[in-house]
Amino acid sequence: MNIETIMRTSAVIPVLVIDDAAIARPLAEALVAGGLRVLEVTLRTPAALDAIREMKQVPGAIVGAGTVVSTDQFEQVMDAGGEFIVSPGLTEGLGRVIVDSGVPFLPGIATAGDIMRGYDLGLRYFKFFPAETSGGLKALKALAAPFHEARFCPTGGITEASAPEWLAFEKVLCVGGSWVTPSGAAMPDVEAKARAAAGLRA
Ligand SMILES: O=C(O)C(=O)C[C@H](O)[C@H](O)COP(=O)(O)O
Repeated sequence: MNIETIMRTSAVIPVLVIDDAAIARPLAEALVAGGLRVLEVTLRTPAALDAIREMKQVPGAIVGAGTVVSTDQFEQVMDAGGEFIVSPGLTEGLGRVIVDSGVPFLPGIATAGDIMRGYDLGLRYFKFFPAETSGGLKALKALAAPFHEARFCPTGGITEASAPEWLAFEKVLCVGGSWVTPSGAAMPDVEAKARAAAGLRA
């Protein structure tokens, strides 16, 4: 599976911060049942790698890691069975290691220089991060104009209310966000939010 296929799988990639690996499997089941199959587990918590292992057991789930900022973390995610990598930014060193591995990679960009660094590495798919505070949709449209092959997953500050506007831009293949899994939400609520999110792209 390549990163374009992953980005086109669902309109929304839920960005997950998991404190307890015991909830990972039921959470993934709720998200997949609601129609969101692509799951980004951020490496922000000690439970994240175990959460990836748990979520991989759920049929239909495509489980990757977010917040990957070092080659050590990349290797840990590979050991845990992660299927794609999301980073908040793009460095040549880490980018080269991931590109050479062939693992689907979605690095963060916020400037033309970032995108050019990605082009140098052969990348064409990027996370626009942090989307709202980097100037929002207006900024992304201006930034995307010189890079006709680039496609994006805006993330950061996007809500259920603002997502449709982002998704209407043809260079946006999906959006990322944490709104689908508010902390403490019951699983039926997560499933309902996932279903609403999955239906955002016409
Ligand atoms: O951890 C990372 O690597 C990140 O990239 C951060 C997340 O993408 C944002 O935290 C999205 O969160 P919301 O703005 O709450 O939707």
